[in-house]
Amino acid sequence: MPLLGCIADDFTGATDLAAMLVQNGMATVQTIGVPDGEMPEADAIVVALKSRTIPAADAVAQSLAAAEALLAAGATQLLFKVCSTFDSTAEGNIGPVADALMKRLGASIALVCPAFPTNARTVFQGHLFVGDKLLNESGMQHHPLTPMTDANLVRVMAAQTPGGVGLIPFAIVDQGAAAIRTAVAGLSDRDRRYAIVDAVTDTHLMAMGEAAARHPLLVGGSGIAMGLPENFRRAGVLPIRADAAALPPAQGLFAVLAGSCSRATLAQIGYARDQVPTLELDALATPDAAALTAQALAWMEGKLSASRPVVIAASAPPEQVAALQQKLGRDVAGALVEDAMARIARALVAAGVGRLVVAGGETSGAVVQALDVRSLRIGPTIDPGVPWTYAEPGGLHLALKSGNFGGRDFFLKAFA
Ligand SMILES: Nc1ncnc2c1ncn2[C@@H]1O[C@H](COP(=O)(O)OP(=O)(O)O)[C@@H](O)[C@H]1O
Ligand SMILES: O=C(O)[C@@H](O)C(=O)COP(=O)(O)O
Repeated sequence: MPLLGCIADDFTGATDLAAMLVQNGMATVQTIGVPDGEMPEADAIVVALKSRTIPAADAVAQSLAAAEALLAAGATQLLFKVCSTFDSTAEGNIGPVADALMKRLGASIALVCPAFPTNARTVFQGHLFVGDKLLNESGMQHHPLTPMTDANLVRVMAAQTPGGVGLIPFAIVDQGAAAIRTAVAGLSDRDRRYAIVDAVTDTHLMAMGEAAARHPLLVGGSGIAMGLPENFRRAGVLPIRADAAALPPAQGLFAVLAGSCSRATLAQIGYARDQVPTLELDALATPDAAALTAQALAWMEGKLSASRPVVIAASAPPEQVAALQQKLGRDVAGALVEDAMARIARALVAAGVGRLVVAGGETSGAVVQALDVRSLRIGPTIDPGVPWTYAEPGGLHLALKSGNFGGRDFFLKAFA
């Protein structure tokens, strides 16, 4: 019976969260969507949705269905996993989904925090930083689907919900769990339904987790989960788990598929270009998924290996992304590239690829759905937030890399 039930708004985010929970001692399984049959046995279950950029009403319906299944399986607390860069559109979907989950749970207030200091995401005075840059100067202002042009999370969240949004600032968070609890009660008394919580260090995340022990719902990045396993251990319902990150051995050829246009992924492609066979598809010149797939298939002939990866990327810098979007519209452009990546993934697996890295959250969603993956067992972490996973059914080893995660050498390091 799961203690913690999680709903993730994309697939890379789900593996990021699952890795965080495993590292902190909870046996965790990630399911792709709500399972048809029984929920798997685990301390925590992460239901991965592809709901970050779909219409808000669909995101709400899918998230509520996931919540029902998790509650029916016995989950005592829910966590809505959103991006550490708070990726959302003008229509949502963080606010509408959080509102619906709050209503379902009868919750009066929820903590909201995307901070993940290990990956340089910090929140100070309600403002989200990526490294030393405000969110809206971090490259995220150019994101193809969810351009983030405001770093003030109180304002961003308030624009997505009729519920009042308050702030628990650094000065309080730094005093620890009791001070946070008092501040939450104060905000709740003033009819705030969400509290954006500052966090600059893991100590802040641990205090936030402790303060939220009795909260029915939390909303945040994987960092917000860091302190939760300790609550369950303290309550005597979670035994000490030995390392739960062992996977069956991997077999087969190596490949990387990149559909993320984030700065980190562009740098990783630049690094890989000089070291391993790298194909950079040009979706602007060939705006056709079948034709892009045919190009990739012809190129990979004779190049696949089990000693170094090949990299196939559709990723492009902001000007090129904008040009394709102008030609086709934002959603059609994204869907076209995702369709191509999904087809190429199927071809790679058919050609014997057994270890596949996918860069990009939406891209990973498209690939995982195309490969009919139902659940992922979480293995060792490659770089913070990105574990190897074992896909069932099928046994493919998959690493779903959030666009902005990983060092420059990630595409080689993953296979080292
Ligand atoms: N050259 C391109 N032009 C336009 N859109 C693109 C291009 N390459 C990829 N995309 C789209 O950009 C989106 C990137 O989102 P995602 O995969 O979630 O990456 P990230 O993890 O960086 O957010 C996807 O929908 C992908 O299909
Ligand atoms: O929290 C994060 O940053 C990640 O877990 C995540 O959700 C990233 O999404 P993508 O950048 O779209 O992969």
